[in-house]
Amino acid sequence: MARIFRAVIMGPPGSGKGTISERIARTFGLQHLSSGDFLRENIDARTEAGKLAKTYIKKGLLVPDHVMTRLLLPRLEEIARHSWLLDGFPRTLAQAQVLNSACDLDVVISLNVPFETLKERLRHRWIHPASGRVYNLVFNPPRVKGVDDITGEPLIQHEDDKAEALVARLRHYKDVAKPVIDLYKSKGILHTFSDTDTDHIWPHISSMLSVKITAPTPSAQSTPTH
Ligand SMILES: Nc1ncnc2c1ncn2[C@@H]1O[C@H](COP(=O)(O)OP(=O)(O)OP(=O)(O)O)[C@@H](O)[C@H]1O
Ligand SMILES: Nc1nc2c(ncn2[C@@H]2O[C@H](COP(=O)(O)OP(=O)(O)O)[C@@H](O)[C@H]2O)c(=O)[nH]1
Repeated sequence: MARIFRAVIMGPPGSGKGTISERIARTFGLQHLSSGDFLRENIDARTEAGKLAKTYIKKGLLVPDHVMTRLLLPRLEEIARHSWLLDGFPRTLAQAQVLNSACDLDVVISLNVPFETLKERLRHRWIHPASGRVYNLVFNPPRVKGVDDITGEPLIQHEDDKAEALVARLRHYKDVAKPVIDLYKSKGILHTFSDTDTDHIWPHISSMLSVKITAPTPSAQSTPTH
């Protein structure tokens, strides 16, 4: 039986987490769980956690750790028999610690993209709010300007994707993510990829995952063969 593989992808806003997650899910069959999309589903379904989360997101704040973990951990249990990739969670050290006590991660991918590139990308980011599909007017434009390829519904731009808000968002990301990155570094599972282009980063991520996903489990490796 194929073993279960668990991965996390981290990176500042606009670093390509959504774009790369989609490629990983398609190439390696991992289930992609985006915290932002999952929150939006809960908001749309008017669940208790969704209603609570909305009050924070509206103000541009992070959703409190206990709300996030209460929401995400049961979802991870539901897909426990499947290999998965988490995008957007954990975001804080407290979330990482809770995740740590729930499961062992195989790999953490950290995307390192220069600030000027992030700014430029987010300026051109358009979203289909219902599905979370992401477009970029330069990199992957919709077939018809301003509308989603699949549903034909209008695309929107996030308020906080505007350049003025981005400096603060990025600084906040760095402060909050640093201890999480340090934790994964100390566990020896952090893989950092630095470039200005997703298409340059992707082959490196793809070959790293090809090796890791087909590798025997650490316990199997240490089992004597004779
Ligand atoms: N792990 C998390 N912890 C706390 N809040 C979260 C978490 N994940 C998502 N959120 C909340 O949901 C909102 C939307 O998340 P989402 O990841 O879609 O977009 P984002 O924060 O703009 O980042 P990015 O541009 O990197 O995708 C966030 O701004 C935040 O308020
Ligand atoms: N120009 C350019 N845009 C990209 C590249 N990779 C992703 N994008 C776009 O940049 C924006 C941010 O990417 P996204 O995957 O949403 O990043 P996330 O915020 O980390 O999830 C989106 O509009 C993407 O389509 C790239 O290599 N070059």
